[in-house]
Amino acid sequence: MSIPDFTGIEPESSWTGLKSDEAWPRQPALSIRGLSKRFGDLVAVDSIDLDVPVGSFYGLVGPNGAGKTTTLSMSTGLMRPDSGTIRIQGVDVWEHPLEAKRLVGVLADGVRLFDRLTGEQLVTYSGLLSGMDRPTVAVRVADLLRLLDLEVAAGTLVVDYSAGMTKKIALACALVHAPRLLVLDEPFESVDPVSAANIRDILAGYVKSGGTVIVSSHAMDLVQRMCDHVAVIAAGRVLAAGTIDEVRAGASLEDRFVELVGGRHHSEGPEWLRIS
Ligand SMILES: Nc1ncnc2c1ncn2[C@@H]1O[C@H](COP(=O)(O)OP(=O)(O)OP(=O)(O)O)[C@@H](O)[C@H]1O
Repeated sequence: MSIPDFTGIEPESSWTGLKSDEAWPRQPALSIRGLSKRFGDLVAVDSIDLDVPVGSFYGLVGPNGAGKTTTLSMSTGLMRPDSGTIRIQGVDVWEHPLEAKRLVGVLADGVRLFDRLTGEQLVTYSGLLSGMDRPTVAVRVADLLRLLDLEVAAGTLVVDYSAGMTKKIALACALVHAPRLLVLDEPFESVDPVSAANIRDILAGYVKSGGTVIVSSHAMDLVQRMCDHVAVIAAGRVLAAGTIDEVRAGASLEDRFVELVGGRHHSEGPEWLRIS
């Protein structure tokens, strides 16, 4: 599939007025230091350090409740950390939130969309909010609806979308301003296999052009095939991080994950669940 212009990285930001070198010096796409978050007595994120290189396709994996969504929410300015710093291409997310948010496209898990708009209106609204002119937004919206197989549903209210369609329209909103960094929390959940393959192509083209993707997922084989880097998080801490080959150390990522995280029960289930 050919990747349209909206995924291309502009050499100069017309709306920040900064030349590329000034706007995006060679720093990690995302740099996290000492990041922590508590909910009451629960330490959800426990002093995490992580660097995501520019141009990487970075997987974030971990068991349920590991702290992935909390980490990504704090990293994209959606949730205030208790402590720690987060920089997107050198811009401190919590000191300069507007500047940082221009650099990032976010597909958040469980965040409500303006679902009384149609899909087309919602993506258009996202594009206009990021400061693009109407004709540019219109071209990008048409491209995204076509690429994500949402053309037929373009005029349907988002509240009437299926789970997978909602995921795809939220992804379109994250992509429309061609951000430098894409942070996608479980982007393939509920998405059909054909659409998932199309999305993977779009993301691969985006990374090839210099963009950076961070994706949280429970699908180990997908992360192993799709990503070039991975971090394994459990109980709010980073257990391993690096290139896929470094982290899996000769094993499959899934086996390495189980080894690092533990928790396999090796049980065939309770007696009362046996039918005969
Ligand atoms: N708003 C909140 N209030 C209280 N506890 C929370 C809140 N958000 C998350 N938690 C808790 O923080 C921990 C980390 O949750 P988080 O959603 O970050 O995990 P996760 O790795 O994304 O999990 P999953 O893979 O199941 O989506 C969990 O124990 C969760 O119950």
